[in-house]
Amino acid sequence: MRFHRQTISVEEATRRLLSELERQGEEQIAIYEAAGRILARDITATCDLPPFDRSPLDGFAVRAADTAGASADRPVTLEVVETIAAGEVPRIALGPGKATRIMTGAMLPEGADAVIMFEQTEQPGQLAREVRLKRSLRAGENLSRRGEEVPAGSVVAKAGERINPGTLAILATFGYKWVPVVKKPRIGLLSTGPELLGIDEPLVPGKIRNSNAIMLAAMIAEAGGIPVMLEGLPDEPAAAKARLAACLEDVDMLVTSGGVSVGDFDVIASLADEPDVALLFNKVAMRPGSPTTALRYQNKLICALSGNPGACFLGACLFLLPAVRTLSGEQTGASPGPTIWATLGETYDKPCPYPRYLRGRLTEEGGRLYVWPDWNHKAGNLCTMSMSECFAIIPPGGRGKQAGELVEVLPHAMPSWERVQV
Ligand SMILES: Nc1nc2c(c(=O)[nH]1)N[C@H]1C(S)=C(S)[C@@H](COP(=O)(O)OP(=O)(O)OC[C@H]3O[C@@H](n4cnc5c(N)ncnc54)[C@H](O)[C@@H]3O)O[C@H]1N2
Ligand code: MOO
Ligand SMILES: [Mg+2]
Repeated sequence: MRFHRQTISVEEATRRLLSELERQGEEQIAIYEAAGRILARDITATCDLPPFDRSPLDGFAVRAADTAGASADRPVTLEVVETIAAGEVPRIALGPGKATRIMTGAMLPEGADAVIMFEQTEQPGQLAREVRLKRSLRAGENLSRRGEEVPAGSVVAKAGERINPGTLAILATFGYKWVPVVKKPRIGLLSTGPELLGIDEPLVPGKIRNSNAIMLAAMIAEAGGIPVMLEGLPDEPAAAKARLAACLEDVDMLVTSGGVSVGDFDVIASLADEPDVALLFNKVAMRPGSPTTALRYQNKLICALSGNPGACFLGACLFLLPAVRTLSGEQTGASPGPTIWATLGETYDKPCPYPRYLRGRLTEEGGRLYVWPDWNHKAGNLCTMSMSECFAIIPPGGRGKQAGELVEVLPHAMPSWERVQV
């Protein structure tokens, strides 16, 4: 299994991986903690919105019929019967020839069917028993009718939506102090390789500091999971397997980095031959990261990413994040994100038997979107990762792509995706 691997497409690998996963259960949390969480149920409007007929302006509530023929030259005079601030309930129903001084958001008095703004009356600043209107109104003009935005009972946010500031406003409007959300999945993180040092350890010959773990932890947290840092995977296969089994007990899914290729000490790769471990895949048609692997063990998923930082990052974008979002119940979870098309800024002519995902940046010029791949395309290259906002996907085959050709692009960083959508 280690050397003879069956290559499958990114799409097939994603399908195999996600079909292993189910949404987590739900919990109730206070609205103050809910930003960024995933709704576990549809949210319905608990009242009409607006909940009462109200004025959208500071002005006078009137009966439109009384205003017929009013103009600046021939204003119509109405008697002002009361003043209503937002939050008050009007006491007096409007009869013919009457008006109510009313503020924005205040409840309309019975009988009123139009509102005129202060500026369209004479002496708008003056509190008086009478008001002179400088124009006529149609029935229904300048009113917010009860339920016109949302009738009670309608679905205002759907299960699977990520709660954003707008969702919080909806939840608050309808009185949801407690919000049903999907429990965050706990994602265990294990790095493999005796060459790895902790961040604060001094460098010694042959060793490097572990950069994948903290990168993956941040990606997991951003996708809505709880990263659980685990340590100590031995490189002896039986001991490694026992350690994995222990780690799996405490998490909903495990992510590893490194050890998936064909090296003598690539300990994750050796698991594929174990009778009680199910191999989902161990070779994906993509560069970098073709040895990316997924296994099911102890009824849990192990998403085994390549150790090379660039390959690890791509594998996380393509497989880990959709997996975390699927566990979190996020509606859009199953895909790494929508792709767009952009013009390649510079030629990339290195042939590759698999689609090649080049990290890059996007620019816009004259209404056209350009993608600029990184200057160094080695899989292990990590220093341009922080500046990358997308992957340009170079299709497999002979000649790569020339500058000026259209290529498919997978944005992976939110800011750029928001930017290119406008
Ligand atoms: N004979 C072959 N050798 C390799 C092949 C192949 O097909 N035949 N594939 C190459 C490709 S492509 C990749 S990608 C790597 C995959 O390697 P592994 O996933 O097994 O990862 P490691 O061997 O553990 O490490 C690779 C590289 O990355 C560094 N690394 C590992 N973990 C971390 C970490 N947490 N933080 C930072 N850097 C890390 C590690 O030191 C190595 O330099 O295999 C090729 N070989
Ligand atoms: O798959 Mo590897 O990351 O190309 O070097
Ligand atoms: Mg290796």
